[in-house]
Amino acid sequence: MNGRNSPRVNGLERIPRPFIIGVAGGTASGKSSVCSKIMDQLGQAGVEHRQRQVVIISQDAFYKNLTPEQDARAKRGEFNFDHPDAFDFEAMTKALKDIAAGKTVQIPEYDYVNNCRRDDGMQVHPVDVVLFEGILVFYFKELREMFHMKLFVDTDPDTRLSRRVLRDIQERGRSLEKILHQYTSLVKPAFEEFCLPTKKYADVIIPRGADNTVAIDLIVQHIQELLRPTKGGKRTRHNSDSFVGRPH
Ligand SMILES: Nc1ncnc2c1ncn2[C@@H]1O[C@H](COP(=O)(O)OP(=O)(O)O)[C@@H](O)[C@H]1O
Ligand SMILES: O=c1ccn([C@@H]2O[C@H](COP(=O)(O)O)[C@@H](O)[C@H]2O)c(=O)[nH]1
Repeated sequence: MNGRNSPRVNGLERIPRPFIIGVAGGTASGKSSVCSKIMDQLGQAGVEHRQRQVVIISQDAFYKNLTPEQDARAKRGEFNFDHPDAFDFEAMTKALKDIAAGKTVQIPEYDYVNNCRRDDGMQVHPVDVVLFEGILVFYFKELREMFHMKLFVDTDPDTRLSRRVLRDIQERGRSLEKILHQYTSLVKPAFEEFCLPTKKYADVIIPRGADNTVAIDLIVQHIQELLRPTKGGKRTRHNSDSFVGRPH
């Protein structure tokens, strides 16, 4: 656990709100699926969107806009979306800083079919827990240091490739040929150069992603324990307590 941003009160760490969790891992490792499971298990399934106390933000919302020449390359599967330079680091850091400061923030939505940000997006209101997921969320030092917990989803590369092929054909409008060309020439080398080395920053490594229910249960228990309401500066330990949706 990274306690750098958590001053101690009465011998206990004061737990920051929002509690910001970084979730890294290779493409199609299951980052989004793990985040959804954590969100569900924190009691947020079925809660109306605007009332939720847990939010999932994707790093992909912060891809830079492409020039016409880059866009043409992207359509041929020849633009490197897996290189750190593809992301708008300043916008990403500012958004997370504003969220950490309790501001309401507009997060763009990314359109994978057209390789660009969409006009619509989501408003993130003050919440208890932020799950910030993406292939390179641990790569940028300033961003990495804003996370109170860091998870790395570690799924076998063959499994990831087969899931990516299916997903990109079904959801992202790609052809098998272009997916494989992009994967072998850009995605895989960038994973090895930029993403995999960031695994060392993780507090918890989750083998097999969303299939690893034991790891997810333990992480959820830990978050619930950390975020239980305080009494007189001391955290209470009632098993039935749940933190989400409570005024604080
Ligand atoms: N445990 C799993 N078993 C089967 N399919 C999965 C599993 N986890 C994820 N997937 C599928 O693989 C694809 C990528 O998963 P996702 O969670 O979006 O990964 P990431 O966010 O890391 O790209 C999605 O189509 C998802 O439905
Ligand atoms: O326009 C785009 C933007 C991104 N990609 C690929 O997406 C993955 C990151 O998303 P995951 O959900 O983590 O898989 C990255 O590997 C990019 O190559 C894209 O192909 N086109």
